[in-house]
Amino acid sequence: MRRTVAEHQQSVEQLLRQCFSELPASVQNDAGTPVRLDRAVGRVLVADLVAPLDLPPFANSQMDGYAIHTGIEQPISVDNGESTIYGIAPVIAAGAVPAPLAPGMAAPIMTGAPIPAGANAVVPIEMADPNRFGAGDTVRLPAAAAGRFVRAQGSDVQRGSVVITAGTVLNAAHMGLASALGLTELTVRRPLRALLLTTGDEVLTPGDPAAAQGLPAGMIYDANQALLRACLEEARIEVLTATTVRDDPAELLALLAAHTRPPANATNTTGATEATDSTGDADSTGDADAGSPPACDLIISVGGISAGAFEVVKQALGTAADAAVEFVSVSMQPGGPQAAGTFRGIPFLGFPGNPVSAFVSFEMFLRPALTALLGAPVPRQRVVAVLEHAMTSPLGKHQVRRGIYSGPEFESAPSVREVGAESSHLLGALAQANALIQLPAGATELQAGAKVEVWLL
Ligand SMILES: Nc1nc2c(c(=O)[nH]1)N[C@H]1C(S)=C(S)[C@@H](COP(=O)(O)OP(=O)(O)OC[C@H]3O[C@@H](n4cnc5c(N)ncnc54)[C@H](O)[C@@H]3O)O[C@H]1N2
Ligand code: MOO
Repeated sequence: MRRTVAEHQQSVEQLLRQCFSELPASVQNDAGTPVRLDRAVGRVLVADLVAPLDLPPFANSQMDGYAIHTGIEQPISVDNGESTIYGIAPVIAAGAVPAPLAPGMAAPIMTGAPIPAGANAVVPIEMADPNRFGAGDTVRLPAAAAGRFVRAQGSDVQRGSVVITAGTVLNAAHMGLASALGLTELTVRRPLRALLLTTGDEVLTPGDPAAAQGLPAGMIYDANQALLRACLEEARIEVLTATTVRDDPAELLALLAAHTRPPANATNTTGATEATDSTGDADSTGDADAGSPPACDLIISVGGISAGAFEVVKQALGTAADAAVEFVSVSMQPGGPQAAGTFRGIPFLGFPGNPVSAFVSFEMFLRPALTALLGAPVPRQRVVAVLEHAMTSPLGKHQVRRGIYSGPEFESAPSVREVGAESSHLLGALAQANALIQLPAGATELQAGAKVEVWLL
């Protein structure tokens, strides 16, 4: 079966939508699990977060200076309407509970310290005469508008307001905000759990004793397991197991069976809560059904799906009773051969084995589907850039070329240039790229200066 990129994107999203909604404790309807703030970055907030207090919680000073009350007659002296001499009240440090400010007095106040009752403005120390603390019994200060350098209670966040909306992918600023609001935990969706299978008799994991004397003839070191694990983990998918399978369909089926459960038992396979480990950390290690193989929500295989004599994924899943997997050809390069379907009701995606093809498959199909369904990971930024050189692309294929993007500088437009070439084994070039250049199926000849869509990595 032949598909366009858009058709396969829709098909993958639909597959995941259906499988996830059929899970007993649906990934999409997950009520969420509280996790400590230091574990929450990159996770998805389940429900709107309502501020339990105002920020700032009390009016405080924005500057080191003097707290005064403007606008009332000052008893000591107003010499020319532009400055006033005040008596000096006790110093107010951050963390103090200040006494009310008496009329005619100025209180030395530090940044963040509470504004005393009776004060309504702060004059920075640099504007005072003398311009250092502790230098006299009185101080001359210029006129200040009411409210100047006062951070009013609730001026940042108001108690009862929604500060982070449900579905937000949590970032560092959210952690700071939650902590400032006095929270120790946030309730987030449980992560998806994936089984990652890379394939090939020729593939050796670095460190394998078989390579103790150097890489044996005909063998290569694994790239895909490390690459896809990083893609998945960056998308906050927990990789339950990652393993390389020989080109042996029976071995692959046994592995899949060992990591999944027959559909009849599926009611126990999901909805695990995040257990608290021995360090007291809420983490995603729990499983509802101890003693059973851990439930996975997603199976990703890499390699073994094209036209060779030893296509282990195709041979194993093309006919297996527990599998319903389609092998399709997408009009895209790299990433043309694709597999999608289910194994024991669990969504199964088979990516092609060339490393760049596997990476592009993740970026084009799995990552956008996860974002659409779960709100995370954050989508790739898509921008228009000017090509720095001419490019050609085969008719009828959507090409995803690797590029180096240069953002707009001063008057110049954002631009992109290709790194490497179109072949999908060019991992070195992928490692230099910071962008994917999207050349649609109809774009065969592009001149330097042409505008192209670029996804920033
Ligand atoms: N006659 C045809 N041959 C091929 C076609 C085709 O349509 N007709 N498609 C080509 C395209 S496009 C791709 S992409 C690959 C996809 O093949 P598979 O998914 O079956 O992948 P493999 O054959 O297993 O491997 C392809 C390539 O990648 C290397 N590889 C595999 N695993 C790893 C790994 N873990 N780390 C590093 N490199 C890996 C493998 O050694 C092969 O060189 O098929 C084309 N052929
Ligand atoms: O389409 Mo394959 O995925 O080029 O290299």
